[in-house]
Amino acid sequence: MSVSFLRSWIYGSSDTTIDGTTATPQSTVTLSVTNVDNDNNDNDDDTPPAFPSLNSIQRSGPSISMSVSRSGNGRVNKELMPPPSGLPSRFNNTQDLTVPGLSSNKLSPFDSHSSSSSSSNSLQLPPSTIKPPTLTPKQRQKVALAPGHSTLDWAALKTSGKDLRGVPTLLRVTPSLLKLHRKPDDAWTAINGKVYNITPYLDFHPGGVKELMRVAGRDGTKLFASTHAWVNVEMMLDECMIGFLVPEPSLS
Ligand code: HEM
Repeated sequence: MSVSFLRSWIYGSSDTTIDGTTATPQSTVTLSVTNVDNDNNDNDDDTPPAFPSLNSIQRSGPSISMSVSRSGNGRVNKELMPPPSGLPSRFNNTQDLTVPGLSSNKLSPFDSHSSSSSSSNSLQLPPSTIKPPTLTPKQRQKVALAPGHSTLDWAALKTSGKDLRGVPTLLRVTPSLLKLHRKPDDAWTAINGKVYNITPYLDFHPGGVKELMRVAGRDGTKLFASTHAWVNVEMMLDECMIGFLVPEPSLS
């Protein structure tokens, strides 16, 4: 589908369809609402939440920093590279690493490090799985998705054939129309020009209902992108898409 076709479809400047024939008038619906406060700035708080959440278990893990030095020719300078953070204890004895024919028992300058770093063995289970979390679930207030609301459950619901849009056909949605849909049981948002019914997804959102509701009834592109631009919203919400965001019709 060409970009010019999409543009003409959204803005209604042409009646030509993708195959060059005349468009069917019923194929799209433009809805706009009068007597609605057009000031869309109230509640438009685009301050991104902490990510990971302030209480996320990811924050309680150890921080790891690594530096690799390179010589002028761009090659990695192995002499200055940090040693691996640890080797299994059976390798700590350098005798085990003796290679017949080598004059020294040590294979490299790194071997001397390996015995002293057994406590931070890189092949050990990560601390998060061997130590209980330091914060209780209540303190962390991590968003707990209800059973049956995992990402996989969402994928299953999307492919179940259930109607997640709530509209019979794709709509051209003006900001004033969008603004009418900002309650949890009837929530729409626009991201990157596409309008989605987010009500079915609310309970599946890993960041929680409250955060997702911040974009209900308005263009959420900015907040979404500043929170987690890597999330593929087009894929996550494809079955919830209800149309395109269009400007208010001009009064002249
Ligand atoms: C509108 C469509 C949205 C979709 C499809 C969506 C989807 C997702 C997904 C898939 C994750 C997990 C990401 C990961 O683990 O890397 C996530 C996490 C998160 N989302 Fe969203 N999100 C949306 C909107 C928002 C908005 C508007 C906010 C905030 C205002 C938000 C706040 C968060 C937060 C805080 C997390 C992290 C939760 C944690 O640390 O465990 N999301 N979202």
